[in-house]
Amino acid sequence: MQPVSLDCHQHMINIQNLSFSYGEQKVISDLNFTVRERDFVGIIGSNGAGKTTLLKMIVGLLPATEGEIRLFGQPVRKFKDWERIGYVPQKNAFNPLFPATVREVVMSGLYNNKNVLRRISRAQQCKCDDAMEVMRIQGIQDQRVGMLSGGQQQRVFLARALINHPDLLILDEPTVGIDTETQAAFFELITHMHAHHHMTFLMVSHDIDMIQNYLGKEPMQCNGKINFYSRHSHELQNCAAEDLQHTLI
Ligand SMILES: Nc1ncnc2c1ncn2[C@@H]1O[C@H](COP(=O)(O)OP(=O)(O)OP(=O)(O)O)[C@@H](O)[C@H]1O
Repeated sequence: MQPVSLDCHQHMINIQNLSFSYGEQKVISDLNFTVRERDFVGIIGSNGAGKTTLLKMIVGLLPATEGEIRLFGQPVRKFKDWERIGYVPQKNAFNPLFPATVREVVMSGLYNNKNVLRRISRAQQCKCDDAMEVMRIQGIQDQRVGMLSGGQQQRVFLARALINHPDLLILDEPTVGIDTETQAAFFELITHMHAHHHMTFLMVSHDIDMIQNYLGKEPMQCNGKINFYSRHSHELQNCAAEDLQHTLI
C-alpha cells in the first residue's frame, strides 16, 4: 500500500499566534495548531486552563484578542458553512419549562436561518431517526426535553450535533453527567466514526484514560496548562482499530 501523505489532507482548523484575555487575565497565549481532515484531537487540561474558551473562539462565539483562526481555509469571522461543524457546548441544560420535545430539539439541528420555514422532508425525518437511534433516545422522542435528566439531555444535544453528518465534530466534555455504560458506548461510537467513517474530532475531556488509550500517551503539543493529543485516522489503517476501541469499554 502506498503511504498516504498527510499534507494532502485539508486543514479543518488552523490556528496561528492565537491569544485571548478576559480583561487583564490572559487565558490563551500564542497558540499555534492545526486540525487536519480525519484527525482526532483530544484536549486535556486542568480546570480554568482555557479549554472552553478556546472552543468558543473556534466556533466564533468569542473573538480572538490576537492571532487568527481559520475554518476550512476561511477566517472564522467570514465562515458560513456551519452545517459542516457539529458543536456540543459544555454543561448544556434545558429549563424544565422548555416546551419542545426530544424529537423537535434533534430536528432543530437541521435548521439554519435560511431553511427554517421549509417543509420537513422524509429524508430529514430519517436523519433524525438515525441520530436518535445512535444516541439511544428513540424511546423518549415525544417527551419534553426540559423534563429529562442531565445525562438524557446531553444525549439529545449529541444527537442534534450528529444529525447533519458534520465533517467536524467539536465536543466540550461530552460525557459529563452520562452513566458509565453510555459513556463507553459513546466513546466506542466516536472512535468508530473516526476510524471507519473518517470524521474529524476536536474534543475536550477530563477522561485521560480514554484520550490516552485512543490517542497515545504523549501529547503532540502543550500550551500553558492545555495538552493536545492527536491521531490521524490513517495511522489506524495498519493497526487493529477495533482492538483500540475495545480497550475503551
Ligand atoms: N466570561 C468570562 N469572563 C471572565 N473570565 C472568564 C469567563 N469565562 C471564563 N473565564 C475565566 O477564564 C479561565 C478559563 O476558563 P475556561 O472555562 O476556558 O476553562 P476550562 O479549561 O474550560 O475549565 P474547566 O475544565 O473547569 O471547564 C478561568 O479562569 C475562568 O474563570
